[in-house]
Amino acid sequence: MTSSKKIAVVTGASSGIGSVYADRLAQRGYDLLLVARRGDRLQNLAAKLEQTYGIKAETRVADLEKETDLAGLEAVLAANPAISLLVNNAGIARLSPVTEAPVKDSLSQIALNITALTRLTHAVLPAFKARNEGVIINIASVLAVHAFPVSSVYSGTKAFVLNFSRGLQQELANTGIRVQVVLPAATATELWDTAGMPLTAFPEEAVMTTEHLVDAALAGFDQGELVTWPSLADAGHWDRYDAHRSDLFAATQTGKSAPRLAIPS
Ligand SMILES: NC(=O)C1=CN([C@@H]2O[C@H](COP(=O)(O)OP(=O)(O)OC[C@H]3O[C@@H](n4cnc5c(N)ncnc54)[C@H](OP(=O)(O)O)[C@@H]3O)[C@@H](O)[C@H]2O)C=CC1
Ligand SMILES: CC(=O)[C@H](N)C(=O)O
Repeated sequence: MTSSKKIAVVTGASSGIGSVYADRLAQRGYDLLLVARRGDRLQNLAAKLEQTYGIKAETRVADLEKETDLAGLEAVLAANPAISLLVNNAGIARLSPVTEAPVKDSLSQIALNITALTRLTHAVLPAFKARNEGVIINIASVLAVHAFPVSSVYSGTKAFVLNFSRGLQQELANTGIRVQVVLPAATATELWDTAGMPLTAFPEEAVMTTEHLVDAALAGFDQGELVTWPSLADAGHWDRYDAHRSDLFAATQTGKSAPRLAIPS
């Protein structure tokens, strides 16, 4: 893709949250590289966004669980200096007790939610560092900090996204590269068609629309938030949680057994 403008890459742009990110980033003037498996959907969206916003949108069909497709996309991201923003959005949920789920479901979630996100981040970072500029938006989930009996693996993958992003933010703190992690609660998307539990399991008032979700996440980005909880009214919840987490970590640095665990002599 040749472009005089900045290019935003959105993985999982063929539906749900990713398709709204594509729309909003096009509205902000970015050219786009849209990635997913369903090429027809990507092409329809690209054509619509080109017409609506006068930007250039290319598509790339890729199954990010597959080595050849992932390696191909890594090469594209590493080679194109116009790429300045990556939304690591593609993800799946397979909500089921581990004892009842085939191991391939666990591995699929790990491959897409963790491995692909990590590799694509590695792919863009050298050029971002060389230019001292770039944006990475990682889509985690409120389940990054909460596990249900059916979400062991999914919650684990999203906890990875949160901690990976938090570490990167510290690593890149003195650079021009920004990493935002977004933690959506239940959002009305096709994810629920294959998640193993229906969206109707949530009370209607607990479910966000994709438009509200992405607009709130981008408002958080514009306000300089590094960790954005789009549905959380009181941001102080996160500040208190994070301060407590930090205190907990510091309190573990004692070098000796906790008195309650000490073996009586
Ligand atoms: N919906 C919700 O309640 C919440 C969602 N999230 C997260 O939001 C992100 C987006 O999900 P959401 O919009 O809800 O779900 P959707 O199912 O609507 O979108 C998922 C996107 O990922 C793509 N995708 C799935 N598998 C692959 C694959 N193997 N290779 C490449 N692309 C793939 C899909 O496209 P295609 O099938 O064409 O490949 C689709 O574009 C995910 O990371 C999810 O975990 C977080 C919290 C809540
Ligand atoms: C699937 C999700 O990540 C969602 N945040 C949920 O609340 O279940």
